[in-house]
Amino acid sequence: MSRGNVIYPIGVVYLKILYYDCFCGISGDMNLGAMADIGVDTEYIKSELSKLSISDDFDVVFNKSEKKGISGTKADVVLKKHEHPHRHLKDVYKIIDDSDLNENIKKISKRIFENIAIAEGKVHGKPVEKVHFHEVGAIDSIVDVVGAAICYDSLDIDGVYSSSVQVGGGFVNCAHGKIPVPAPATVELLTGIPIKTGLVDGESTTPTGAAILKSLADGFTNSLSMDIKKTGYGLGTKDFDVPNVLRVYIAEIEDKKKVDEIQYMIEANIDDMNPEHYSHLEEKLFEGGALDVYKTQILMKKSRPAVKLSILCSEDRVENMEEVVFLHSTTLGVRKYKVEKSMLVRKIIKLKTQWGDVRVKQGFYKGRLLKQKAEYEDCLKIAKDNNLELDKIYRQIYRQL
Ligand SMILES: O=C([S-])c1cc(C(=O)S)c[n+]([C@@H]2O[C@H](COP(=O)(O)O)[C@@H](O)[C@H]2O)c1
Ligand code: NI
Repeated sequence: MSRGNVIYPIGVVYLKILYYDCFCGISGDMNLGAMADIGVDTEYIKSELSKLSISDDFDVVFNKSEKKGISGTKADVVLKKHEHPHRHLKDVYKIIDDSDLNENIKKISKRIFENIAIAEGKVHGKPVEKVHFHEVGAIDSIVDVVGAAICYDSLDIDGVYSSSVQVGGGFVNCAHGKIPVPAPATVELLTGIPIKTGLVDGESTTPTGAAILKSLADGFTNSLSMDIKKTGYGLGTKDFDVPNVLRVYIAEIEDKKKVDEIQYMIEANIDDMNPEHYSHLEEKLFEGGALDVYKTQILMKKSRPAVKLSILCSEDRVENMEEVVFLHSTTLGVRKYKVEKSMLVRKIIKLKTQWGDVRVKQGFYKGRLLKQKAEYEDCLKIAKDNNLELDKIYRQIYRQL
């Protein structure tokens, strides 16, 4: 197969990704600028942001400019009134929840703010609900965070990856006074993420930028084999010796997901549990990472009717699954064994229908599309919202595929 000048081997599935090259760090406004620069429509970003109840208090402006000869987009949140924000996480959640933004944008925005609150809570020794946002709960941060979610949602990508993150050095002045760089909240947010320090004397990565990466990135690597399709540069505010820009790519990578893998089957025969408790147990197992949970009716010794509980999970979840079973069921022991699984390479696409988007799961065998299945939950929602028979929705989708 050939696309442009590139020869693609038959039988390989490609994923569209967003890659963050944070050689000079990341902040909320650099991210917004980079997203606009890579092609997210700025009018769309503004119209989505206008759905926030605080939208009368700010304007967002995007300007083409340059840093050290690299041209890119500078995003600025212009405040229309002075504010002294003293918001808690619930106040920020309310602003997000009260808007008409789509559920995915709300979910991502809240995930980013939750990560900021967890980090702030750790630094200031407070539970998440008691965290008092200062700068990071201000209008410009809300715009940066919700803006990041709006752009991510609109890009329609399969994953997000990032390079190691340059955090800078020295000290910075903020509501807490003079604090070291990286700021304590940034350090918490980037724990477990590869960082680099000291390229510049200043704060090249802010808590908001770090929270965006932590919440969106599926992985961090400086050596990714990718085929770049588009590049964008988001400009920072300060001037350093190096270009203070965030570089982003839309790229394609080979889907390296293992087709065949080893998983674990955990089983327990249970003859003494209140049947009402199974749904709670199942919920806990799925929350803990179970890939599948099912029950089989069995007859045990002394002719006791019983249930064989079967849980399929990856190796790293085995201990977790056992803990859930011991805490939430009556069993005194479990059996476990390795199982070999063969799976089709799967990809989820969004299909546009007359009623809205429907997710369709595709299965590939040796690169050939073998199966396509519309997501039941999406079809059910359309059927309910439009008072239509479920089967009609399925028929229409399969006509389009
Ligand atoms: O607002 C608060 S509580 C705050 C906490 C911290 C900690 O590290 S704790 C740091 N800061 C600094 O405020 C500015 C703004 O950050 P944004 O992410 O909103 O751009 C930045 O210099 C932070 O280091 C604020
Ligand atoms: Ni703080």
